[in-house]
Amino acid sequence: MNEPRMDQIMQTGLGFWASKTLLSAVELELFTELAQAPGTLPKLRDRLRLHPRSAHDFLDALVALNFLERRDGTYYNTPSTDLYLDKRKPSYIGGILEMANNRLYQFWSGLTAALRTGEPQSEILTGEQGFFELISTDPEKLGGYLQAMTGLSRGSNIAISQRFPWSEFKTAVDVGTAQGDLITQVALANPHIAGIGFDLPQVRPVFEDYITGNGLSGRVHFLPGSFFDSPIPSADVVMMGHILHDWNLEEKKMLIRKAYEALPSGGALIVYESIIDDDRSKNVFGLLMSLNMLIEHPGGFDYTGADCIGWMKEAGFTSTRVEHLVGPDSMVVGIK
Ligand SMILES: C[S@@+](CC[C@H](N)C(=O)[O-])C[C@H]1O[C@@H](n2cnc3c(N)ncnc32)[C@H](O)[C@@H]1O
Repeated sequence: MNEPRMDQIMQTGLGFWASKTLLSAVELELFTELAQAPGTLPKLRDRLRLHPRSAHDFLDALVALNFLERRDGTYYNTPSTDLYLDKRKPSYIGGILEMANNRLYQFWSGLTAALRTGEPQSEILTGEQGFFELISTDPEKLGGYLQAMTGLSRGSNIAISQRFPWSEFKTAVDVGTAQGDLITQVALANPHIAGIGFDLPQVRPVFEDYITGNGLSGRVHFLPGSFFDSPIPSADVVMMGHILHDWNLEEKKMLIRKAYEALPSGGALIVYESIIDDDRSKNVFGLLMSLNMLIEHPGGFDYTGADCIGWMKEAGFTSTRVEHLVGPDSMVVGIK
């Protein structure tokens, strides 16, 4: 039997202190500033316009949290914050943290209400439109959201581009492509693949900028549409990253059915996100992501590999497998 301990209870219970400290550092663009030039406390106070009262505590807390280094009174980024949180580098993943800071941090304060009512606590609570329609009417919010998705998905996108047997296939469609990082990574790592990014029409300019920036405009194209109103475009491989968890069970099954219809015999469906372990006891991120779906969307929830395999078999897929990608993410592959 484990000895009773209070440290983990306190660490998690007050975990929002550390979380908000990092989110504010991203909001203040501290890591971008330090990538330009390391700085002392008085210099950083000026550069970031911080009140003197707690600037010292703020910076040293980030040192203690291992997000900054301090040598002889000068603050530096760590190798990780320099690579991933400097806005001027293409490796920047802070978009997801910006989104967490601007939206999720406040919405999660409604978790208890959501658990009691089953109702989302996002913009949907006050607005008339669903989340995707809402962000689609605000180009700035939409651009930020799509970039945030790239930050969340980049590691798994690269893993899929390298580990899936792409030599057996010629074409791929990325359903709900957002900025298009998954189809971009697949096309960059596999020059024989031609690809389509499928998403709502408003996403086109953000997608096309990204594809052009990656030199892929000859091989990767955008197809506008809603997967509720139109069929999924046909291709040898259909990919869905962070799509199924947004929707309720009937909608999930409908999307898998449409993917099945879009594939030739022998074609593959790749579903990926933070797939929960079958025992529902280990993938903390996946389980919390499912609570995040409660906060965000009316019917969304995350699911186990076994759940997804069950839905794929029901749709007609013959062979299925779950493969770990990176961190909390896995992909479920179904072959028609
Ligand atoms: C959670 S994001 C996932 C983005 C990306 N696949 C990834 O994993 O990073 C969901 C995406 O689905 C798109 N989407 C939402 N509703 C859609 C619909 N009805 N038809 C097509 N795409 C839709 C959104 O615009 C957004 O790009």
